[in-house]
This record gives sequence, structure tokens and C-alpha cells, in this order.
Amino acid sequence: MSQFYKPEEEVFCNDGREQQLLASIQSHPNLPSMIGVPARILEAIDDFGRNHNFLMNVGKAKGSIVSRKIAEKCPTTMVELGGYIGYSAIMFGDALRKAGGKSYISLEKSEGFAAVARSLLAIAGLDDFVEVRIGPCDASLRQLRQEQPELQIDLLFLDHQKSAYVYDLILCEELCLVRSGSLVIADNVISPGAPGYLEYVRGTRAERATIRDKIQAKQQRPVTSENGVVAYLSELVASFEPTGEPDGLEISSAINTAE
Ligand SMILES: C[S@@+](CC[C@H](N)C(=O)[O-])C[C@H]1O[C@@H](n2cnc3c(N)ncnc32)[C@H](O)[C@@H]1O
Repeated sequence: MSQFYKPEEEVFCNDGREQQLLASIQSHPNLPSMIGVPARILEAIDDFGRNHNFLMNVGKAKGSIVSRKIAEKCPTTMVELGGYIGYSAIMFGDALRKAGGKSYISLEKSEGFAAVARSLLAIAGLDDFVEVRIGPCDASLRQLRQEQPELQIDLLFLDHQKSAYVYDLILCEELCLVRSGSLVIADNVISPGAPGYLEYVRGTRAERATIRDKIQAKQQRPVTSENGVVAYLSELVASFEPTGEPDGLEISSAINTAE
């Protein structure tokens, strides 16, 4: 049996595999031992990815790096952009709950994927801790800000459309959801890559202001001040996709250099 997921092919999601995954877990002979045990559900999802069909999950290698960061930082609130079938929400929701966190919010635009995620989170016993919100994440982020004016995202996990990372991070800054003290972790910065995002988080203050101005003008968004995020201390942590392909996470701490 391979240790890696099946390779990613041209069609890599939304062809019924997500519902097959859920059905395979719901009819699994070991289902009783998975109920309320996140690690066992993750193992069953990984089994499906190895033996049946590729799934675009963060996977064990990169996931354990993020879980360690959660244990170190003990965030109160964590938000992920791009939840898919709930693999990262199960892994990181479990880590966050163990670290004493209060809330994990998973933003997913597809109703079908979100439905699978909610079912798997319920089996894992995390449905009262992880909230799955359906819709494009920019709209969900605005909605979150309206509902919770004081909310700060302590740990933001970016794992949706790679070209949207930079737009949505800037939106989080504009909404003061990401501010000094927040940690931002971006997946897939090597494969398939997110060059515009890396340019932003690794840029100087002036370079970041130029990128922000361009985006705000292009999207006709109101130009806002920096909200205290003056710089990111950013590092690439090399790792692997669940298929075995090299990849990496960009881990960026938002800091206020005036502090
Ligand atoms: C790579 S998958 C996420 C994998 C998940 N984080 C995990 O590791 O288990 C990317 C997901 O982002 C979702 N997505 C893409 N663009 C989005 C957007 N603008 N808002 C919300 N979700 C989005 C896709 O539907 C897909 O489910």
C-alpha cells in the first residue's frame, strides 16, 4: 500500500468523489471507533486518498506543521479560507480545542463540499466547535466583521484559490481582522505557488503599500490605513503534499514595527 495519495489528475474534485468519501466513512466497519476521535477520521480520509481517489487536503506532513504552530501560539480564534471536505478543519479544530481556543471558522464557497465537511466534523465530535460558513470567503469575512465588531483572527489559514490569497489577506487587514499579533499561514506556496502573495508578505512597507493601492484601485475598494500591521515576519517552511510532491507553507507573523 502506497504511503502517498493518488496523483492529482486533470479532474481532481467535484466529480462525486467527495460524496463517495463520506459514504465510505459512514459505512466503514470501524465507524464506531471513529466517532468522537478526530485522528481516526483523518486516517480514514487519508486511506481514501491513498487507495481510491486524490483529495485536495493539506495532508499529514504540512498539517502537523500547522498543528504545532497552534499548540505554540494557543490562538483564541482561527479562520480558514477554503475548507473543502473538512480535513484541515478536523485536524486544526482538534488542535485548537486542545490548546484552549474558543472558535474555529471554516469558510467554504461550495455547498456540496461544506455539507460533506459538516457530516465528517459531526462524526469527529467537532461540530459544536467548528463552524462551517458557506459562500465566497470575502463576503463571509465582511459578514463576520459585522456580526463581531471586536473579532481578531489570531491564526488565519489560507488554502483557497491561490491567486486570491493576496486580495483576501488585504481584505482581512482592511476589516481589522488581521492585525499586529495575528499569524497567517498560507498553503501551497510552492505547488502550485502564490507569487503575488509572497511578494506582498515578504515586501517592504513601501512595496506592500504599492500592491495594496493597485488592488484597492482595481477593485474600487476604499483606500484604508494600515491598521497597525506594519510588516510581516515571514518564512517558508518546506514540506510535502500528500501525493509526495514538494510544497511549502509561508508562515507570516503580523507585527507593528512601532511596538
Ligand atoms: C485546497 S481546498 C481546501 C483544502 C482544505 N483546507 C483541507 O486542507 O482540508 C480549496 C477549497 O477552497 C474553496 N474555495 C475556493 N475559492 C474560494 C472562495 N473564494 N471562498 C471560499 N472558498 C473557496 C474550494 O471550493 C475548495 O474547497
